[in-house]
Amino acid sequence: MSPAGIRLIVGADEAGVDYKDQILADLRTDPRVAEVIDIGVNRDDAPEQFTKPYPYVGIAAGELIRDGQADRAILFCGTGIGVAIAANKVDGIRAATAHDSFSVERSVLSNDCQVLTMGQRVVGLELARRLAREWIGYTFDPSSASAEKVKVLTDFEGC
Ligand SMILES: O=C[C@H](O)[C@H](O)COP(=O)(O)O
Repeated sequence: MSPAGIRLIVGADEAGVDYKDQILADLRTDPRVAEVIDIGVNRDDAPEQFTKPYPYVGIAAGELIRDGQADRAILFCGTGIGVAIAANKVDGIRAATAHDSFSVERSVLSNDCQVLTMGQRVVGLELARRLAREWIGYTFDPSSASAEKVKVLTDFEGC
């Protein structure tokens, strides 16, 4: 994370765009956030862009984090599952779908996830907004007992 604050990505497919736009607005006024990159989709996109399948969104977010352009991402699709699967295809990326407070906490403190995903068709908007706020407040402790478990993943991937 940048010392000046967290650098975040938000993204969604067509099924998650409304939640993505609300979270984007929330993050832009959050003092813990240094920068937010909106990777789309957006309602004013051309139709072929707006209906882009969810794997493109998840992979793009994962690649930006892998390449150091951002610290973490919050992604949406209908269920949150598709964008999580896609982001997890990028080496070094740990993405989790979570719709409850405990899982949101553990996704960082246990798993050092850089990507949180949620489903617009699954969770209410106000809960999604709360969970996003909570999630960016957690930081993984590399000296915790969870670190050696995460290391099994990074060793497997060689990154
Ligand atoms: O995981 C997939 C997402 O929920 C996506 O937004 C919807 O995909 P579908 O149209 O294949 O159900």
